[in-house]
Amino acid sequence: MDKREFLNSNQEVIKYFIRLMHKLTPAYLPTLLVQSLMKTIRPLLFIMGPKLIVDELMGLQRTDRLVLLIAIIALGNFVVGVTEKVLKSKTDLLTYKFNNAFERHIAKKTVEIDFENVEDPEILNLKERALFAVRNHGLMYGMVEGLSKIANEMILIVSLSAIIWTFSPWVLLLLIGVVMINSFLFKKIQKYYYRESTNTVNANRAFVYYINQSGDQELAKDIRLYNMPKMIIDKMNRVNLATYDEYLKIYGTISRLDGLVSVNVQIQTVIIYILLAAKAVGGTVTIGNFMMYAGTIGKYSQSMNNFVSGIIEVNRLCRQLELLVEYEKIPASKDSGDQAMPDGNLFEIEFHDVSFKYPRAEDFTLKNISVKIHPGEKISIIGLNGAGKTTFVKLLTRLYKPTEGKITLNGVDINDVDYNAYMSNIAAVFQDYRLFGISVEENITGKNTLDFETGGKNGESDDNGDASVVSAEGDKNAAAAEGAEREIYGILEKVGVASDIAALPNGLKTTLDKRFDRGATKLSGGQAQKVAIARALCKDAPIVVLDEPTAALDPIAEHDVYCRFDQMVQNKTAIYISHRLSSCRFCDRILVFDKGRIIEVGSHDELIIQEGSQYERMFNAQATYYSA
Ligand SMILES: Nc1ncnc2c1ncn2[C@@H]1O[C@H](COP(=O)(O)OP(=O)(O)OP(=O)(O)O)[C@@H](O)[C@H]1O
Repeated sequence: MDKREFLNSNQEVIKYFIRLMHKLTPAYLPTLLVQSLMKTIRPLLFIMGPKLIVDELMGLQRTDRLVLLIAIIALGNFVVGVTEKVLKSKTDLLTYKFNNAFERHIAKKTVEIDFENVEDPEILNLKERALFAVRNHGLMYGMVEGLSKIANEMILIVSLSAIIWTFSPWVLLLLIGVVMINSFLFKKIQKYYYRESTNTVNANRAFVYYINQSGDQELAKDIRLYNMPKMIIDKMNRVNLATYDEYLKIYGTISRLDGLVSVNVQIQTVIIYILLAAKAVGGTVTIGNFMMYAGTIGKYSQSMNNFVSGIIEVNRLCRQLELLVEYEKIPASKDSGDQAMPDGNLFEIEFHDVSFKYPRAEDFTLKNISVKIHPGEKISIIGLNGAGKTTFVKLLTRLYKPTEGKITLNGVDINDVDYNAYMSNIAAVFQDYRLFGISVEENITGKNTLDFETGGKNGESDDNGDASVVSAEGDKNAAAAEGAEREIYGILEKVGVASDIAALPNGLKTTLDKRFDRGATKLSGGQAQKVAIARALCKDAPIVVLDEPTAALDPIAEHDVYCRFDQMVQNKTAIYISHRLSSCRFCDRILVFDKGRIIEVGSHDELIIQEGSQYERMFNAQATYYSA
């Protein structure tokens, strides 16, 4: 990066930072500016005040003048002191608010980025490096401090330089010389800090991964059953050992450079004091001026070092914040496509010679898929493990884009359609679906109906998480809530889990994670799967995708779902992936996948009579167990 590019990128980063601060916590920046102004006033008060008093004591000794001076200094000190304290508690609170708002901002960004980026190691690395700096090095607060430090030290330096000039221009030059040597050392120190964050990023990511795995509820059983704790702790230990040497090297060098900076400052202070003492002894400097110069010179070198370290610090932080700016630029799914949804409630879906390769994969997972799904049709997709069935629906649900070819909805490329509009027209239950540790109702509707820890209260918070906007329209809301509950129970009835949910301690309001709520419950695998199907049906989208929806259901529950399938997806286009081939009987057409291609298409009756077809072989292989 050449110098101009570097400066431009610093400008971009600082602009981003200031805009973000203003957006997330508007009061933060003005409060910090006032605080930094206060920090400038106090040293000037302490340098000029004593000089004026001593001059008066050594000169005319006017009592009224002395009283006035002492009163001004005391009052000034009082006002600055009180204001500083008030501002400090205000900025502490604002820092807390800003940090929380920032975490929400990043969480929002993370859930909005294109799905295919979510598992991209480069993106994960970028995110990790950006967030590591923010969390472990107090990047945001460091930036705030760095910028306000630069501002207030600049004002101070100009005032102090004028005072030193009147003592000796040579002393001013000496001070500037030492500051330049120290800036060089500071720069080196910052480079080592940067090296620390980049060289240890992979190890830190692995460490955090193991911490999360050890506390993961989903893994808790396997960890215990397969004696994994020792292995996990050992892995964490190895990661620590790998980073320990690097930390040792980096921090050893940093402390040596820091020591050199202090030695320079001490040498400079000794030289200046000798000069000052010589002038005082020679009688060319009054006692009042001696005190003022001594104070000014001490403060000057401190301010200069602060100023330079502020600039270097902000530069360093800009390099790290740059990662965050880059992360923010990763495309968000919600921004893709700007066309309206095609008219109507039922759509014709068509795959036009679609081929697909997972990001960074070498081989195609889907090859030349061409198929038309008619409005309202019920399609069953079958095939061996790894044939590409789930990938097919991942493309339809816009988690990935086709590498070649396109998918259309009534002739319109689905990736040109407004993302949110498209997503509200498609509902899917994947094999690896998850329910959140929130209430059953919230899981199904995707709407916030319980406040944290208060339970049972309707409320929505604004984007900044500031206020809980609790609706005042009591009765009307209660009636609406009752209606919504009835509707949800209707859907739960369809999937055969209504009575189980009604029997929970708080019915629909029961939460599904005991970490936050002792009254929480854990649903069985089958109950959870039914709730996941209910979530998809509640969306009332015209296209429904069910990927292995009965895998966790007992035979009776599975039979129940089969019997109610028509009722569940009435007036919808449905795609049903299953290894239980009896499910193919209630679908209009079957697509048989093999090694990324569609090899057979037809109804059950058509395919079963094709002797030697994949479908016939699979169906009969499964049927033998039932007919024995
Ligand atoms: N995120 C991914 N990144 C890279 N490859 C993937 C990814 N997801 C799936 N694959 C690969 O794509 C191929 C097809 O997987 P897919 O899940 O679509 O198969 P499937 O037919 O649904 O299998 P199953 O019956 O086992 O569920 C597999 O070889 C799999 O390893």
